Amino acid sequence: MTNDALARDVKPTPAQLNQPRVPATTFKAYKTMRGKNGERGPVAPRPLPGVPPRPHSFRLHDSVKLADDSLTTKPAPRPPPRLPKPPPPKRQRVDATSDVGTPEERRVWPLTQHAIERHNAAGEDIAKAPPAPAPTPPYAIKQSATGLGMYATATLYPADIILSEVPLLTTRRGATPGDVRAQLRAAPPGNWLELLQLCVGSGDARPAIESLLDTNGIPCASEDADNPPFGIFKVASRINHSCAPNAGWYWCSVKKALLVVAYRKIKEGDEITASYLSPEVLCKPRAERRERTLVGFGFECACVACEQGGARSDEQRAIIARVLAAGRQMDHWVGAHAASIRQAKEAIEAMRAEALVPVAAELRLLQYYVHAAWREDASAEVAARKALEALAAVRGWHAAKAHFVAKFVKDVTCWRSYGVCKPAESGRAPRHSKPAPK
Ligand SMILES: C[S@@+](CC[C@H](N)C(=O)[O-])C[C@H]1O[C@@H](n2cnc3c(N)ncnc32)[C@H](O)[C@@H]1O
Repeated sequence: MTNDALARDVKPTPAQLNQPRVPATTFKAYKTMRGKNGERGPVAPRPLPGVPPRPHSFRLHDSVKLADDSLTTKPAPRPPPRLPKPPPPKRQRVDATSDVGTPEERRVWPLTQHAIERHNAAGEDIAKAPPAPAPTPPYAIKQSATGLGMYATATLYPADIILSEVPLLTTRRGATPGDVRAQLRAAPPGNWLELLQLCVGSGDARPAIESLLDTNGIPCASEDADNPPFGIFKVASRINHSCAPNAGWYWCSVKKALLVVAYRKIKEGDEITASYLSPEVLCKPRAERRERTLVGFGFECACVACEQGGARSDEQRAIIARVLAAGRQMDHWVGAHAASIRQAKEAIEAMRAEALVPVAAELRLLQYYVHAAWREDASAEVAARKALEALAAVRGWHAAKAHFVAKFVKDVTCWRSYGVCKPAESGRAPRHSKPAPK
C-alpha cells in the first residue's frame, strides 16, 4: 500500500473530530506568545534588522489580545446563574364538550363550535373579552344590485365581529345643516372627502347634506333613546338593507365604535346585509315594510326576502308578530301553559323559515318565561341558553353576558322571584321538572 493510500485509509477517530479546531491565525499568534523557553505571556516580536523596537506598539491578533487581557486583568464578574425558564403557560384546549372561564362563567357562556375553534387557534380568552374583529377585513365593498354593498371575503359565523368602526361624523336628527357644517369644519379634512362619496337618496328634494345624513345615518347609542345620536360611517354606511338580514350593528359604548356582527353563517361571496327597520316592523307584511323603507329612507325595498317572499312569507311573519304581542301580556302568556308553549314553538319555526334572527332572542325568552313559571326547570334552562346565544349573535357575546338573560341561565328559578305570575296558585298543580329535549 502506498503512503497516499494509507493516508486515505486513516480516518480521524470520533474524538478527533470533536476536538475544537484552532483557527490558523490564532495559532500563529499563540506561538508568538510563548517565549523561547516555553514561558507564558506576551512576547514582543523579534525586532527586524534596522527597525527600532517599539515596545508598546506591537499588535497581536485581536483574539490574542483578548486572551492576553484575560490573563493580566481582573477576571470579569461571573454572570448570575441562569434560572431555569418558567414553562410557558399552558393554553387551555377546549372541545365541544368543555367550556372556558370559571365555572360561574361557564354557566352563562355556552360556546358555539366556531367560537371554540377560534379560541383554540388564537389562544384568546373569549370568556373575558369581546372578540376583536379579524386582522384582515373579512369583507369587500363592491357593486351590488342597489348601488355599492358589502360582501364577505371569508366564511363568517354567528356572533363574528365583521367590522369595528368609528363614525366620520355624529349628529342628531333635527340638527340644522349649519350645525352639521360646523361639526364638519371641526372634523379632520379627510372626513369631508369620505362623506361626499357616500350615497344620497335619489329624487330627494331636500338639501344634499340632510339627504346624506338620513340615507347613511346609523344610531350610535347603546340604549333605545328618543333621539339617539347617529353616525355616518365610511364603510358601515355602505351596508344595504335586507328584511332577512344576515348581519347587524350595535354601538359599543366601551369602544366608542360601531360593531358590525354576523347574525348567522355567511358564506364567502355573499352580500352582508343589515336591517334599517326594527324587529317589530320586520314582522309586518312585505307591502308595509316597503312603505316603511320608502317613507323612512327614500327607497322601496328590493331585498331578496321582499323579491322572493310572497303570501307564505307574510303569513310566517304574522305568526311571529302575534306571539310577540301575546307575550307582552305576561300574565296571560305564562298562565296559558300548553297554548303558549305551542305558539312559541310555531313562532320559532316561522322565525327559522324566514331567517329572522333579530326576533330569535325575544321568542326564546317567551318560551323561557312559560317553562320557568311552570317549574319546568330543565326546559327553562334550554330556552334561556338559546335566548342568550341568539342575543350574542345580535349584540355580541360581551353584551349578551351583561344582559339580564344571563341571570336566567345562571339560575333558571330567579325569574319566579319577580312575582309576576304564580300559576301554581291559580288552581293548577306545578309540574315537575322533566328532562330537557336534547
Ligand atoms: C346606506 S346606503 C347603502 C349603500 C349604498 N348602496 C351605496 O351605494 O352607498 C342606503 C341606500 O342604498 C340603497 N339600498 C339599500 N338597501 C336597499 C334595498 N334593500 N333595496 C333598495 N335599495 C337599497 C338605497 O338607495 C339607499 O338609499
